[in-house]
Amino acid sequence: MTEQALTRITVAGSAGTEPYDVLVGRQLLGELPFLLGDRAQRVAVLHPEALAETGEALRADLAEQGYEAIAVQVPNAEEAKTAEVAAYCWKALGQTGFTRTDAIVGVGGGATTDLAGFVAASWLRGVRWVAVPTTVLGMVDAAVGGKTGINTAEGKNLVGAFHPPAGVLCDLAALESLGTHDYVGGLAEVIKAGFIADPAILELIEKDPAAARTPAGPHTAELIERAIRVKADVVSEDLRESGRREILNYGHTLAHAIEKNERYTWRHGAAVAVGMVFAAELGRIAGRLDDATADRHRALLRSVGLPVSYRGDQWPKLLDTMKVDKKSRGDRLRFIVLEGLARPAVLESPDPAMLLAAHAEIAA
Ligand SMILES: NC(=O)c1ccc[n+]([C@@H]2O[C@H](COP(=O)([O-])OP(=O)(O)OC[C@H]3O[C@@H](n4cnc5c(N)ncnc54)[C@H](O)[C@@H]3O)[C@@H](O)[C@H]2O)c1
Ligand SMILES: O=C(O)C(=O)C[C@@H](O)[C@H](O)[C@H](O)COP(=O)(O)O
Ligand SMILES: [Zn+2]
Repeated sequence: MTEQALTRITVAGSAGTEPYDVLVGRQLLGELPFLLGDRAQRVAVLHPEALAETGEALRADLAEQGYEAIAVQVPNAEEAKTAEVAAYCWKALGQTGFTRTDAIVGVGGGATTDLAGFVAASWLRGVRWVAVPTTVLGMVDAAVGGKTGINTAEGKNLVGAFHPPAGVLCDLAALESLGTHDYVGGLAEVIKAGFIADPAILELIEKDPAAARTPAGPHTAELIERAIRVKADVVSEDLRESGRREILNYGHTLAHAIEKNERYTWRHGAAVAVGMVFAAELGRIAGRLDDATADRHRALLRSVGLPVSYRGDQWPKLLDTMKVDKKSRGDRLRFIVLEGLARPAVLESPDPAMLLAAHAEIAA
């Protein structure tokens, strides 16, 4: 029998939190009891509707191992990131008698792990949790780094907590059931990691964009691992986003406004793709970024099938929403831009005319 390759990427403890590992490979669920800790008696498996079978199989497996295990099904995608769904989960924990030594497992895409982490952060002011991401985006970004949260009517991720998981299990086999649209959406965050920190990612995708669109591509594991390393490196240094972590928000100021404007019918990754083109244009217009690197954004994102434009008649609404972005300080809008490949920087209070000009470049 050939041994399955297993990659272990450690996220260092920061701001008083424990270090933890992100495992990338196949058939990793054997690691779960170790990650749940030796004091957990009850385990809640939070999963989306789309993964009802996976959630139930995981629950049954944990029950066989002696845990009092419950499966808590939540809506698919962004519909799960609401106060109502969080309250539904708290009720399930309360009715099962969850104590501070019990644990939560979030299995699903980024929306599910954001919710599961938030429920873990808020229940009894914080219980242990393990992330089992099942989308590219979840593996390379959402499940790593301890940003957990839900949306409110006013915007994306406005309520949440920094609450790192005890471990992250990325089983590459899970990606085989993911639709192309969702698979490709995750590539936006992979490409983001390439532009802000690891240009080798961009070269791997440029070599064969069609192959990058499927889990069977020759570089799938390498792309995922490289993007995880970028994220792990940044959050190891700055868990609470008091500085360097802001670079992970590249493209997100506009992206979150588009998601809200579309009532979350756009996937996060698609919005981030448009947001990165906007940020690249803003960098170019501000005299910070060279033409070739700015143009490379559009070419690369387009080559894998991600959107690079958005309807042009929504600018006033988008601008209004961007004002509540977490990087804003008072009335000052702040954007992450590039000053070259892998050279992210903050652009403070850009002139409204610059914003409008960058918007014109993405307006459909
Ligand atoms: N916390 C963070 O640091 C962070 C980072 C990036 C993104 N996010 C958040 O992640 C979310 C986006 O995550 P996403 O792109 O994974 O989307 P998602 O969680 O909305 O999942 C997309 C769809 O795929 C389904 N699905 C998940 N895994 C599947 C599988 N293996 N097979 C078939 N269907 C599957 C889901 O149920 C959902 O319907 C956004 O809410 C975004 O804000 C958070
Ligand atoms: O981990 C981070 O920090 C990021 O900014 C990663 C982003 O990809 C992610 O979408 C995150 O949820 C955005 O956070 P927010 O603080 O802007 O809501
Ligand atoms: Zn993101």
